[in-house]
Parts: sequence; structure tokens; C-alpha cells
Amino acid sequence: MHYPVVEMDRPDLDTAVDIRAGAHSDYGSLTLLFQRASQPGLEILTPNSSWSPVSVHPPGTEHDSFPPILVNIGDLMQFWTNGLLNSTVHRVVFPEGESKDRYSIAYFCHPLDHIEIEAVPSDMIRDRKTENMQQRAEKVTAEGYLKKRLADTYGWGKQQSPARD
Ligand SMILES: O=C(O)CCC(=O)C(=O)O
Ligand SMILES: [Fe+2]
Repeated sequence: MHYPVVEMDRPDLDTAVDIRAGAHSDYGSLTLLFQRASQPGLEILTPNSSWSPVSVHPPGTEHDSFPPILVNIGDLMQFWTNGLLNSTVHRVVFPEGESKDRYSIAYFCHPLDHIEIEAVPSDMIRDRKTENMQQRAEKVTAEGYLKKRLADTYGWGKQQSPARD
């Protein structure tokens, strides 16, 4: 992803409101995020509902040539584990007071299309049924799940209504 430079002194920019990527959780099981040094911006939503910046070079990695690979838990992992592992809500904000672009690479790990989405068959996971867990009567494949998420988010695959006179 390339987030282009935005001049911080633009009169129409309000960094309290304007952000680079809105709050979301990833759809798949795990996401591997590759970031570049000195290009911060990622924030996660903490359990007390505040945003916390994620360091590109966490302690102990300051002198590494490349930032470590960041692993994000996605919604599918939350579903597979009945919420034992919860997906992270995150967003990307502008760096404070600086006009810089940001580059990142996200690898979204997703099952093959035909795989049926169901919780991991273990007693520990089975016992963890929570209110949050979506109880699904019908079987869903990885492809069906992904298409639904894309449709909910972007209207992907939905018929455009014909233009009217
Ligand atoms: O660019 C980033 O640092 C995060 C991107 C992201 O969250 C996403 O593509 O899902
Ligand atoms: Fe994401």
C-alpha cells in the first residue's frame, strides 16, 4: 500500500478526524504486515477503547535494518477459536506534524475457497461459546465468507441499479 504525502499545513486537513485508513479488523486468519523504518501510523484499539500507536521498531529491534513483521489476528481466527484469540481493530493515522508518505505490504492469510468455515474441533474451543459468537445454521465456505465481507464493506458483487432517466 502507498499512502501518499499530505501536506500537514493544508487548511482542509484535520488530523483529529482525517486518517489514512479507517478502523477495521482484517477478514482472514492472520495478516503479516511489513512496514518501513521511520514510517509510523498504525494504531490498535485497546480493550479500554482508546487508540494506541504501534511502534515500527519495538524495544530490542531499534538497530535492526528492517522493522519486524507485525502479525495481526483476523476475524476468521476469532471465529475458529470462538473468541479465544480476538481480532485486532486497527487504523492508520497521519504521522504527527510530518508530511511523509507511508509504504506497507499486507499479506492476508486466507483458507482455500472450498474450505468450510467452522470452529476448531477441540473441547476447549467448543466450551467457549459466547454471545459474540455468530451462530451459523448454514454452512459457509471460505469463498462465501470472503464474498460476504467484501459485499458488506464495499458492495462488491452487488448489481448496480440501472440508470434512470
Ligand atoms: O498499511 C498499514 O499499515 C495497515 C494496512 C491494513 O490494515 C490493511 O490493509 O488491512
Ligand atoms: Fe488491516
